[in-house]
Amino acid sequence: MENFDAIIIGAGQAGPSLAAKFAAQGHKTALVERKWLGGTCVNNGCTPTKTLIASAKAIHTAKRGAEFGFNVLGEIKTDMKLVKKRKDEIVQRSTNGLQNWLSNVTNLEIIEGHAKFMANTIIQIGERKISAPKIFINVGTRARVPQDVQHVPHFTNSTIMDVDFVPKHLIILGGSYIGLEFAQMYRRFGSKITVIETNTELVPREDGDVSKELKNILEGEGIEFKLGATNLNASQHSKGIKISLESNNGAINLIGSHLLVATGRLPNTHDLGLENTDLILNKNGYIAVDEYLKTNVEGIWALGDVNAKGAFTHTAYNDFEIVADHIFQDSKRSINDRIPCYALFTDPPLARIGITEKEALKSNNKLLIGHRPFFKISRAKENGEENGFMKVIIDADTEQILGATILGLNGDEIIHGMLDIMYAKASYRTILNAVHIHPTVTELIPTMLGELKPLNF
Ligand SMILES: Cc1cc2nc3c(=O)[nH]c(=O)nc-3n(C[C@H](O)[C@H](O)[C@H](O)COP(=O)(O)OP(=O)(O)OC[C@H]3O[C@@H](n4cnc5c(N)ncnc54)[C@H](O)[C@@H]3O)c2cc1C
Ligand SMILES: NC(=O)c1ccc[n+]([C@@H]2O[C@H](COP(=O)([O-])OP(=O)(O)OC[C@H]3O[C@@H](n4cnc5c(N)ncnc54)[C@H](O)[C@@H]3O)[C@@H](O)[C@H]2O)c1
Repeated sequence: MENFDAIIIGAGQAGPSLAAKFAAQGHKTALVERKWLGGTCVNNGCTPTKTLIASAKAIHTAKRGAEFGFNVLGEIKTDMKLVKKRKDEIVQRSTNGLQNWLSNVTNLEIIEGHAKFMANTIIQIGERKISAPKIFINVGTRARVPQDVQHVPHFTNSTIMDVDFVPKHLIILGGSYIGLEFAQMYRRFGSKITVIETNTELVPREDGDVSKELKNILEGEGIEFKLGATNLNASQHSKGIKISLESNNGAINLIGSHLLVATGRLPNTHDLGLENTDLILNKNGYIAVDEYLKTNVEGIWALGDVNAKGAFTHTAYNDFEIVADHIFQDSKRSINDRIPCYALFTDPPLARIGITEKEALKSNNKLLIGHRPFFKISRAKENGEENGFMKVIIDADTEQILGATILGLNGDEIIHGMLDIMYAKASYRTILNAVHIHPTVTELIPTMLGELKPLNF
């Protein structure tokens, strides 16, 4: 048995920074990773998808040349091998950077292999057994593949990263964050796309007006949707995959060349040896934690997607900050201080902070709402990007912003102004009275805030 001061399992978005922090404080630290440094985000999540989306956007803009006053000589054709090469290089840069950084940290050992608990304080990696009084679980999630399609060839967010051709007709199961980013990207690369979603609306967690506007935008690019899908049946076909289903439009048979499954995630707790510990899981297999990310077992913490307190890179990294502050600075920072924020990186992006309108309507407080479509924003008109809208929900008594949505040009960046005001717990009037730069999308946020209407009174 080898003894360490701290063991971190998983080198995703929280693990490496936490490991480096422990090591920097002079603690003998082990960081165990079974596959790739950087985890999902760097290898088959955020970094590669946003890189592919950038290629897709460039191709799309080139195809709009005539609109902006230029001609492209010859056909605009995706070279998927080059698209993939660019993606691989950018991913490689990140993983190399991580490798260089971590391998030079004193007191830190990176152990390659699959970690399994043998007891609350003992971890096995192959033949090696290591122990520590402090163990941090950062093992993330993997794609959930429904039983209906397990028997037919399919891609997940991981395996689609190896694709270096443009599928003729890509059927995508799941019309939410992962499904829609891939749908638009592959449509722009040149695939025919059909998205199948069991819910009657896309991105079902969002407000109905958001789902509808996104559907309109994506249909405008030629993406087809089969919503309210039930009785799904999948089989192999000489031309690829055959899928039959019932949907809002009745019984449907589809034949696609390829299938991508984007129907949610499962926590990587199934093969972690948790049966040898006293750890409590919630009903979906995620590790139960308190507001400081402590599990029910003294000396074990769970960070990142595996604790179900967030499902994003920024929430995983914030978990690291909370735990590190707690252990090394005795701070009272907790996840209760965190305001929900995320973006869906379609074009235009959907940016969301705080609560949605449908969540707000459950409140008994007096609420105000502001709304502005992008076709009434000069910068959007000038850029030829008039799709979408922004809206904001405000508590009428405290004047604080409770939530906001921007589905439109640069929304993923612009929304942070409102997010920071929420963290400051300041009145929306701070933004209302501020002078912003013209011509920007941001300058219309005060205009929207000047036209608030009662939402529920
Ligand atoms: C397609 C896609 C796009 C995304 N885009 C975005 C985005 O744009 N923005 C955003 O904020 N989030 C995005 N996400 C979500 C983001 O990737 C995750 O929230 C984030 O990676 C979670 O980090 P984590 O540290 O919890 O886990 P992970 O990054 O999944 O890391 C977990 C690590 O643990 C390792 N591991 C697991 N089990 C063991 C074991 N037993 N032993 C040793 N090692 C183990 C894994 O190999 C992995 O490296 C996206 C996700 C996907 C799938
Ligand atoms: N931009 C980002 O930050 C970003 C991008 C992609 C993913 N992510 C992360 O990844 C997580 C998972 O994303 P996701 O889109 O896979 O999951 P999700 O849980 O958001 O959506 C899954 C969708 O699949 C549908 N579905 C479930 N079973 C189905 C079936 N059998 N047939 C058809 N549809 C079915 C659901 O109704 C749902 O709409 C997100 O919660 C997010 O945290 C983040």
